[in-house]
Order: sequence, then C-alpha cells, then structure tokens
Amino acid sequence: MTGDAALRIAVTGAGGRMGREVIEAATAREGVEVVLAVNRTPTDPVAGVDVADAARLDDLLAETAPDALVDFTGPESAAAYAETAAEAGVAVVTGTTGFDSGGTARLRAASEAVPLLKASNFSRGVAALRRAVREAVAAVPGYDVELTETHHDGKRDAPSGTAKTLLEDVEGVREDLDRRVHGREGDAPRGSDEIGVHARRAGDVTGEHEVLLAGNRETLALTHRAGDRGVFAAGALDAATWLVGRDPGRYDFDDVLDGSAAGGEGTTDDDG
Ligand SMILES: NC(=O)C1=CN([C@@H]2O[C@H](COP(=O)(O)OP(=O)(O)OC[C@H]3O[C@@H](n4cnc5c(N)ncnc54)[C@H](OP(=O)(O)O)[C@@H]3O)[C@@H](O)[C@H]2O)C=CC1
Ligand SMILES: O=C(O)C1=N[C@H](C(=O)O)C[C@H](O)C1
Repeated sequence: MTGDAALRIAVTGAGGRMGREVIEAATAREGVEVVLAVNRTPTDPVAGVDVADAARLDDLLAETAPDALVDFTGPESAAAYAETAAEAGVAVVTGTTGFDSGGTARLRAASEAVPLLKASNFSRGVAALRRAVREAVAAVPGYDVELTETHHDGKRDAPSGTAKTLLEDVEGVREDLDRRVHGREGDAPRGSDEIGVHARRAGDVTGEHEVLLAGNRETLALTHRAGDRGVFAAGALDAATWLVGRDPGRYDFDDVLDGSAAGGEGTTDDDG
C-alpha cells in the first residue's frame, strides 16, 4: 500500500485469541484503522471497537468498504469469509490453519478475484527458521529428521499449520523422506524414510517448533519460540499493508518479506 491514506481493515473472529490481538495491534499502529470487526457469537467491544454479527459480513463489507479483511478463525469460516470478501472486492489476509484440500481450493478460487495472502505463521523468526531448516537439511544428507511442535491447550488442529509447512520444506529438500510418522508406538526400529511428527498441547504455550537433525554421531536442533501473539498480529498487519493494491492471486508471507512485486502463484506456505 502506498501513500498516506490509512489502511482500513475488517477483522473476523474478533472475539478469538488472534482476532483480539489483531484489533489491539491495529488500534495501536499509526496508519491502520479497524473499520469493521465481526464474530460468530456475541462479543463485547475489543480495544474500544464494537464487534458485529459475522452472519452480516456481506452487508457490513459493503457499508464499511475496508481495504483488507484479516482472518484468524477456523478453516470452514475462513473459506466462507474469503469468498464473501472476494465478492465485495476486498483483499484477504488469512492466518487460519487446518484447511483440507476443499478449503484450499475455495481460497484459491477467491484469489482469482482479489489478492489473497495465506500464511501458517506470520512471525519473521519462523520465516528465518524455514530458510535455516532448508539449508541445514540439505547440508546433512541422510540424517534423521524429527519435528516437534508445542501449543496451548486451546489449539484445535494438529499438527500445527507451521509444522505442516516445515514438513513440506524438509520434503522439498529430502525426497527420500516420504513417510510422516505421527507420534510413535509399537515395536519396530525407525525407518530411514520417516519424518517423525510430534504435537504437544499444554497450558498457555504460544507456539514452539523444533526441527531435530541427527546422524553421524551428532545432533542439530533448530527451534523457534513465539513470545506472545503480538508477533503474529504485527506480521499480519504488515502483510495487509503490503497486499492492498496488488493484483488478484495467491501470496504468502515470504512475498512480503522479500518485498516481491510478483506473486499470484507458487506459494511456498501451504499447510492445507
Ligand atoms: N498464521 C499465524 O501466524 C497464526 C495462526 N493462528 C491460527 O488462527 C486460527 C485462530 O486461532 P485462535 O485465535 O487461537 O483461535 P480461537 O479459538 O481463540 O478463536 C477462533 C475464532 O474463530 C471463530 N470461529 C471458529 N470457528 C468458526 C466457525 N466455524 N464459524 C465462525 N467463526 C468461527 C471463533 O468464534 P466464536 O468466538 O464464536 O467461537 C473465534 O472468534 C487457528 O487456525 C490458528 O491455528 C493462530 C496464531 C498465529
Ligand atoms: O493456534 C495457534 O496458536 C498457532 N497456530 C499457528 C499454527 O498452526 O502453526 C501458528 C502459531 O504456531 C500459533
């Protein structure tokens, strides 16, 4: 987005952990205005912003004319909200995870009408982790790879969207690792084609991801820990600022960080 005009955003899932965080970050950020906040169930105002009924999203988008819709909800609602935004000509930033192939296809269809940016993680540290993982995995061919993620007890989808993105990163470098093993039990040695995937849910952990590489009598662990959800909210607002005014198409957070003007295809952050 260019010029001095404020970025006008709509926030879905305004009563959720991330929706609240986005509204709080947006109201604190100069040059961003929350013109609409909606939630499925009635919710008290968030950071002084009234929260409307999400069932009225299509009418409310027409009334408030935001530049971008920022969504952190669930896979079904995120796909439906993206379709509604596309019909209204509003750009979409979604950080929702856990899409199945049908949900991913619905997002892709919406992106034919408006620019749509989907990222399983809006942290700059995770973007750096992904680059480091690709490089490290390539540097130690044949090493075993195990991925562990830890999140708060309210998280629904497992493994996390970020974990799935990291798995795609690993598999993109190591074609011989073509078997994801979720947890482990039984009586058999580890296969050389496995990537172990471990999802832990406990307390109020914001989000941790570790990729462990082991072989040749050594181990290497690459770890990211999110300190609080403000990290994700800030990244999502950066993404919305970058996205508005772009051509319709699919974009991801790396496009924002690269400052790329291209996009529309070839996303590298697809956890669906
Ligand atoms: N990309 C990233 O950087 C990050 C992504 N996430 C992802 O964001 C999503 C939301 O996480 P979080 O805020 O912790 O979740 P919460 O459970 O705290 O909030 C979910 C929100 O989505 C709404 N919602 C859920 N399902 C539906 C539905 N079927 N229809 C309408 N509204 C719905 C809820 O509404 P109601 O209040 O009515 O239940 C609520 O407002 C998850 O997919 C999570 O993985 C989270 C953090 C960072
Ligand atoms: O649900 C969460 O909390 C998070 N979800 C995202 C994911 O599924 O990867 C990102 C972050 O780890 C927090």
